[in-house]
Amino acid sequence: MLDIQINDTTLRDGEQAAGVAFSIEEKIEIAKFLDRIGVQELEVGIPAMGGAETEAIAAINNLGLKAKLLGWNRATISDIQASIACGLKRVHISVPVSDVQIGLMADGKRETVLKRLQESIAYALDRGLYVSVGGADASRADDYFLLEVAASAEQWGASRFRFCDTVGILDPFNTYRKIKLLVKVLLIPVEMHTHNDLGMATANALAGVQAGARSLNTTVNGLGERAGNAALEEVVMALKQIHGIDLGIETRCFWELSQLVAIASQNPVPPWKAIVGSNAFSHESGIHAAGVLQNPSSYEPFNPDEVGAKRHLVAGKHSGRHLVANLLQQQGVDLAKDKAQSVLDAVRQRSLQVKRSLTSDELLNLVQSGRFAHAV
Ligand SMILES: CC(=O)SCCNC(=O)CCNC(=O)[C@H](O)C(C)(C)COP(=O)(O)OP(=O)(O)OC[C@H]1O[C@@H](n2cnc3c(N)ncnc32)[C@H](O)[C@@H]1OP(=O)(O)O
Ligand SMILES: O=C(O)CCC(=O)C(=O)O
Repeated sequence: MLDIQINDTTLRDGEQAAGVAFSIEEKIEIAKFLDRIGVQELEVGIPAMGGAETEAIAAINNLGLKAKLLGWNRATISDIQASIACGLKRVHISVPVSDVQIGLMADGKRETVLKRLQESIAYALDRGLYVSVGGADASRADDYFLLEVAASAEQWGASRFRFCDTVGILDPFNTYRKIKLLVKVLLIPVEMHTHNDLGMATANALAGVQAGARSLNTTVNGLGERAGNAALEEVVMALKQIHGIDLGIETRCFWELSQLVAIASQNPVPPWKAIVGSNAFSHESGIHAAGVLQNPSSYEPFNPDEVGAKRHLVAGKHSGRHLVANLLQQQGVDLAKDKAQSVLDAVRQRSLQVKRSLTSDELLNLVQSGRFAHAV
């Protein structure tokens, strides 16, 4: 098996989503859940924020979790001191690497970036910390400067380099090319941090793996800045389904985990969300449902059990006779063959009126009130 791991950042980049503020208890509960299902590393927050954030990080650090815990830092000594004060043994140090960000955060000087990075890595290493370095906005950086930062970080003692597609502008093809270059130059592992602004976060994370990246920064439900990050559940299931790579994470808990984060973040999961959306294993259309009734694999990529989800068959505007008959049969009603089309017409009409699929009670009432069927 390839040595690939997840470094989940729900508690850092996930919480940076506008409007999200986890309580200390919620942060602890999410950290425990991620640890319990076997996520190997957690980016638990930003110690430099102080207050409740440091309290939560210190509390998570005291839980004695199996997962490695990482704090996010700017390239400043005071940020690293804040991480140490939380008891963390691993620090992630971020530096801007694109000219647009260097202009805003480092006086427009690449030398300033390198100088701050060298000083903060040295400070952290002197205190016995594991150091990961992040190239913020790496996807828009000059390729040569990016390589210089990454190679310097390695030379100065960093143990991993994070490639950030900070504003989510890459596609899998150029991601692959950029990561291949980095992997060629570095001995330390490369981590992918991909944003979903163009809907490519998961695909780009996987392209990174193809090119040799060995760590993946994800968030539950894809929560995160703007359009979010690569979703933990998508990355893990895609690696498993497409590449046969099992990261040893208990995927049967994904649905429950997704609900936990949806509630804590007050960001409901869209029904169409891959893996954990309520429609991810729902079938209403006649042809699909008829297929699934005979063989679920006809219209499902894998069994919903694998991610702790349930299959739902519902009657609605697009349903057909096989599905409606099956749903009624489950309620003890045998649909007469010569009435099937009229029932279907009634289902469509009702579904159009209520603009959704029908509940099983609604379906039953419709049939019974219309005398389309007789009980078995
Ligand atoms: C791409 C990312 O996701 S990066 C992570 C972003 N996350 C967050 O911003 C959430 C947490 N942030 C915070 O709580 C606050 O912004 C703090 C505590 C970090 C800093 O707060 P403030 O001191 O009020 O500064 P503010 O947020 O307005 O500005 C950021 C400062 O950090 C500096 N900075 C930003 N990135 C870096 C870096 N990688 N290395 C060094 N300095 C940096 C900026 O230049 C600016 O410095 P200035 O005050 O000298 O102009
Ligand atoms: O870790 C870093 O360097 C920056 C991470 C980040 O959140 C981003 O670039 O989007």
